[in-house]
Amino acid sequence: MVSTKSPSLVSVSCGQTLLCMGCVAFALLAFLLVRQLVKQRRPPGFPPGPSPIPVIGNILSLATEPHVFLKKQSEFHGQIFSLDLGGILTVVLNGYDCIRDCLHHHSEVFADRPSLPLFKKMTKMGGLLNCKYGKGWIEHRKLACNSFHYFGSGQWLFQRKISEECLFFVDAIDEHKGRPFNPKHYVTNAVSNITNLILFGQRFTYDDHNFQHMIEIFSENVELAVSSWAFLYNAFPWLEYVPFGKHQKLFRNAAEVYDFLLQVIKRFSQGRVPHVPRHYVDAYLDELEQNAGDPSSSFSYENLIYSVGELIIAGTETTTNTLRWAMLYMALYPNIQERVQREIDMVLVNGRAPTLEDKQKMPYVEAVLHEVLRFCNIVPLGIFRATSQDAKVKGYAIPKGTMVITNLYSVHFDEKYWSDPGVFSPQRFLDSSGNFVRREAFLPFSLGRRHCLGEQLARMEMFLFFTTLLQRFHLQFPPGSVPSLTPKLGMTLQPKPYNICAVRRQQKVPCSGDAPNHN
Ligand code: HEM
Repeated sequence: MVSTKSPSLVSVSCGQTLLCMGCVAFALLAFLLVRQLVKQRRPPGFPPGPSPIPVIGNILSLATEPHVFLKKQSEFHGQIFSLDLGGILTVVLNGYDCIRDCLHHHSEVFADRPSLPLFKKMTKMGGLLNCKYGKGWIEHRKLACNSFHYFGSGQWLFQRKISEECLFFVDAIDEHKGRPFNPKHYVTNAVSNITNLILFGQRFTYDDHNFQHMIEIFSENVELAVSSWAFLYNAFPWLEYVPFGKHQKLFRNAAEVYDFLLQVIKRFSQGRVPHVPRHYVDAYLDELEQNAGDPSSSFSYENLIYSVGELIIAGTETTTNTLRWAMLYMALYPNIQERVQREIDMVLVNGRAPTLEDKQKMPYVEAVLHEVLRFCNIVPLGIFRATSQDAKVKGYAIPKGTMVITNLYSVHFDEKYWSDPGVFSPQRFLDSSGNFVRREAFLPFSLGRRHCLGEQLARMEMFLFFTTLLQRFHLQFPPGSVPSLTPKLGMTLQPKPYNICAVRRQQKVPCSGDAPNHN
């Protein structure tokens, strides 16, 4: 077919089409830009804060040591100030007085979680830890608390089970015969097994590669969830359609984790007898069945998977990192380690295994663990909160649904409450007679309605694992190596991987025959 139009006419109409398309694209871009700039405007009465860059706001300021940056900003803008995370207006709370006032006195106001696109995509704002404040959260929190009591700390057998895990743990470490090794793998496994006992009634052996892989990619997500990529995704959720980038890794990891958890839940619910729960999963399935006819019930298979995943990771990342920091600081300060061991040897006569009753008699061990929690700031920015209603706090107007960051690091380094906060000194938790003293500005588990659900369990684990370890071993770095003290950043602060030597002490300690075979 021959075109009836002359070539010059064809090129004119082509040019017009291109011009039109260009105008539409330009108008669309201009519209998106104006909409973004409007979203970035602070509403009247909102707390002040650092000036944002157009479009991306203050996102890039959070790329390195965000807790330190935010504390510094509070010196200019006050204890409550605001940030713009690419159109997501955020309030940052700093210092003990301010955080206590907001989370304790306005507990309900600050009890929500932000509806961030990332959380919506990962858990649909269900489960427990990321759940919106309301009926679903109340139902899931109550069930988890009851299960932690019935299958955990409220059961007399439970302490024995933790002690058994302690022996698996020290026996596995003993296999290195004082040679350098990275303790991360053993600590992670041992700690997560305590949560596993409550959730599934079973532990996983230290050579269960599938379980280890699941924990590894889950921890990777904990790190990625506060990366600049994650903030960019929250600000511009259409990035989902960009096929590369760390947000895609997050989604892939999450899908793999949920798949694994589904298989584990199926396996451990086999042989279940309704109303005779053996563990959290059984208790959840009971609730699910009892509420089957109630359309307002939040219990579902999906929420079961989310809540199991959240409990595993919330319990594992935090307690593991605390113990890894504690081991590192014991090797770094041999004089503190020696004093810990003197106290252990004095209380645990003839090398008997520690029990929770011994805690009262070991003020120095308690002081060391508290100082590790303060100094190392395991969850430096808490877990992001949101306002559940319009609020008026310290003269500022904060609308419902505003994202809130609680800078827990600024509590533990608050000069009003701590002298030389940058110095590691367990002594600050002791009085002049050597008795343990509680300190007010100490919030590693946060405060208010959403405070950590596993605090009691974490305290049990930390005490028993730490004393069992230091009772049996002297910790030291391999000759000529001192690991970095700069933390690896993420939702939690963890030490960079390091090697340590655990040299058996000349002490009479329980032998491995006291525990069933491990692995
Ligand atoms: C040293 C150990 C631990 C530390 C430092 C820690 C710290 C925290 C912090 C700071 C929060 C945020 C609370 C908030 O929103 O303000 C939290 C929440 C939470 N923690 Fe822990 N945690 C630890 C151990 C555990 C353990 C062992 C478990 C359970 C096995 C656990 C389960 C949870 C859950 C489920 C939440 C969310 C609570 C909710 O949203 O209602 N944590 N934790």
